[in-house]
Amino acid sequence: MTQPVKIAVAGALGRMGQAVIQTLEGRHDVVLAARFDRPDAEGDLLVSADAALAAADAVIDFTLPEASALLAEAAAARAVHHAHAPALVIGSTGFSPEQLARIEKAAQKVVIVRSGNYSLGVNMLMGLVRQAAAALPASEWDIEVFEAHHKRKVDAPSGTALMLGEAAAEGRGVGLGQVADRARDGVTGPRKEGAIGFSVVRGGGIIGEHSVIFAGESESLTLSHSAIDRGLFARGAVAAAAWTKGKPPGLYDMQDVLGFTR
Ligand SMILES: NC(=O)C1=CN([C@@H]2O[C@H](COP(=O)(O)OP(=O)(O)OC[C@H]3O[C@@H](n4cnc5c(N)ncnc54)[C@H](OP(=O)(O)O)[C@@H]3O)[C@@H](O)[C@H]2O)C=CC1
Ligand SMILES: O=C(O)C1=N[C@H](C(=O)O)C[C@H](O)C1
Repeated sequence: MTQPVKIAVAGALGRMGQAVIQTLEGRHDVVLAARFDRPDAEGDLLVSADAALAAADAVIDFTLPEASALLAEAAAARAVHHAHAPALVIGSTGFSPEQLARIEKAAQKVVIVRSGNYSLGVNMLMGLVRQAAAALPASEWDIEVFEAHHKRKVDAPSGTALMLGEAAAEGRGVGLGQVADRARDGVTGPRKEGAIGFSVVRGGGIIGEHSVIFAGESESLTLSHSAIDRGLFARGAVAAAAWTKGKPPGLYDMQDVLGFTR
């Protein structure tokens, strides 16, 4: 019989950590091996990050950008100094370019899957957005990315909105950094041709709403995704953790896990 994949959960006291733990209940292919949170956190059954890294085949991490970057470095150090280092499935969002570079470096030593959204629907949507952006000329079609989330979310735009913006920019053959318009207030002047705009709503318990609007003069096309419960992301992350088994070190994303071609 195949052994179940042993999973440690980082940020185990958080909304997503709890959703991942719930997803693991009653499964035979994957098993909860350890849970940890901030070093000073108090909670039943919590262990240290080191103990969790030692106990798991894969760590599912929905925490904060700096915590995820440090965890990736700790896993890479384990790969160098110990025979065993687990894979990481990173779901945190709001990374700085410097933090992303540290994760990329750690992925030379360990398997890391990182995605701003582990749902099937959003990963499908990325391909549709790329295709629409490639087909609709920037001189006639303006692209706007909209997202709405619950009032406790701390980063904006969401990781998903940025992924969708990147897919749109890729479709147009440009870098998102060159065309992103992330803040509008006051007398902004007319819209710049080719810009990809972002708008953000925060309120209540909204799980996650994303739309990419292609606005022409006489018609507009909107591609949207709604998350109905956050267990959705947890199930995707657990699928990603199971997928890591036997993979060589490297940086992967949910498109790789789903076998989508780009
Ligand atoms: N990729 C995806 O599909 C999804 C991504 N997310 C992202 O996941 C992240 C977490 O979201 P959510 O669960 O709602 O947030 P929460 O704040 O509910 O949970 C995060 C947890 O991580 C803990 N934490 C903070 N620092 C550390 C550390 N150094 N080591 C271990 N644990 C730590 C927090 O503790 P404390 O509260 O004390 O700070 C908290 O318990 C966000 O970045 C969010 O955007 C969310 C949903 C889906
Ligand atoms: O913080 C959240 O809740 C979510 N964060 C992710 C993001 O930033 O895109 C994914 C999802 O939309 C929920």
